[in-house]
Amino acid sequence: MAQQARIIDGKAVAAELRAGIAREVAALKAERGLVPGLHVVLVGEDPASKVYVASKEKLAVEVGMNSVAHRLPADTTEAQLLAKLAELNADDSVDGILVQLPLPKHIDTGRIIDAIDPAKDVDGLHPINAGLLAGGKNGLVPCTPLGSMLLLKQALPSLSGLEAVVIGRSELVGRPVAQLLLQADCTVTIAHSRTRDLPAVVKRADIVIAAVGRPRMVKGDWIKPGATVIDVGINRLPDGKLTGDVDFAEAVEVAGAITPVPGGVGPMTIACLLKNTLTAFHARRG
Ligand SMILES: Nc1nc2c(c(=O)[nH]1)N[C@@H](CN(C=O)c1ccc(C(=O)N[C@@H](CCC(=O)O)C(=O)O)cc1)CN2
Repeated sequence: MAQQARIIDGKAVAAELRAGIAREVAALKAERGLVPGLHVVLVGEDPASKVYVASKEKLAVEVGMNSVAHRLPADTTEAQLLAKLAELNADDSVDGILVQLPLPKHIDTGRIIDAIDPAKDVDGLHPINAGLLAGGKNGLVPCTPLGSMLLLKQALPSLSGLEAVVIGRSELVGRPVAQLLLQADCTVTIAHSRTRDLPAVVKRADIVIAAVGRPRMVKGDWIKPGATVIDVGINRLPDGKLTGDVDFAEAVEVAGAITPVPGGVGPMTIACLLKNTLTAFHARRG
C-alpha cells in the first residue's frame, strides 16, 4: 500500500502563532502600557461573514488586543462606509482595519479598499501594499497567502528552486501567494480558468496551491508523487460539510504533505490577521 501524505495541522500551527502574539501583546502592555487595536467592519448579514467576524473579534480579545467589530446594516451606502473608514483612519488607537469581504453588490469593493490607510490595512489588499509585495519589499501581506506560506515552511525546509503551481489568480489569494513563492525563490506558474491542460501543469509541481473555489476540482492523479499540497478552498457542500478545492481522499494517497479542510489554511487566516495587526502596530508606533 502507498504511504499516505503527512497532514499539515493548520489548527495547531495557528494556535502556536496566536500564543506567541499573546506573549508579545502582554509584554507591550506591561512595558509600554500600549495595546494594539484591531477594528473589523462587517456590512450586511452574510452568514459565513458573520461567523468569520465573530471569530476575528474573539481571537483578537484572546491575544489581549483591543478588538472592535463594527456591524453595519446591509443598506449602508458606499458614502457611509467611506465615512466610517475615514473615522478609523484618523483614530490613533486603531492599528488595524479590515473590511470583511464580500461586500454587498451596491458597494464598489475597490473604492473601499483604496480608502483604508495602507499603514492600517491588515488585510494587505490596498494597492500600496500589493505594489510593495510585487516589488519584493516590506508591507502588509494578505492573511491567507501569509498563512499558506507558514504552513508550507512547516512541510519543506527550503523552497528554493522548487516548481510551484498556484491555481487561481484572485487578488485575495492567487496573486499574492505567487509573489511570496517567488520571493522564496520558487519557479512559479499561475494557472487559471483559461490554462490549457491544467492536470499536466499541476503534475509538474513540487508545490500546489489550490485557490479556485471549486469543490474537489484537483484530483489525485494531477498530483506529482511526494508534492506538497496547500488547499486554500473552503467550499460548503449541500449537506453542510466543508471541503477544499482538492479531492483530499485521492490526493492524500499521492502527496508528500497536504493541508486538510477544515483545519488547514482557514485557521491560519485569522492568526495571520493578528500577526499583521502587531506588524502594523510596530510600523506606526515603534
Ligand atoms: N477581508 C477579508 N475577507 C475575507 C477573507 C480575508 O482574508 N479578508 N477571507 C475569507 C474568509 N475568512 C476570513 O475572513 C476566513 C475563512 C475561513 C476561516 C476558517 O478558519 N475556516 C475553518 C472552517 C470554519 C468553518 O467551520 O466554517 C477551517 O478552514 O478550518 C477563517 C477565516 C473571505 N473573506
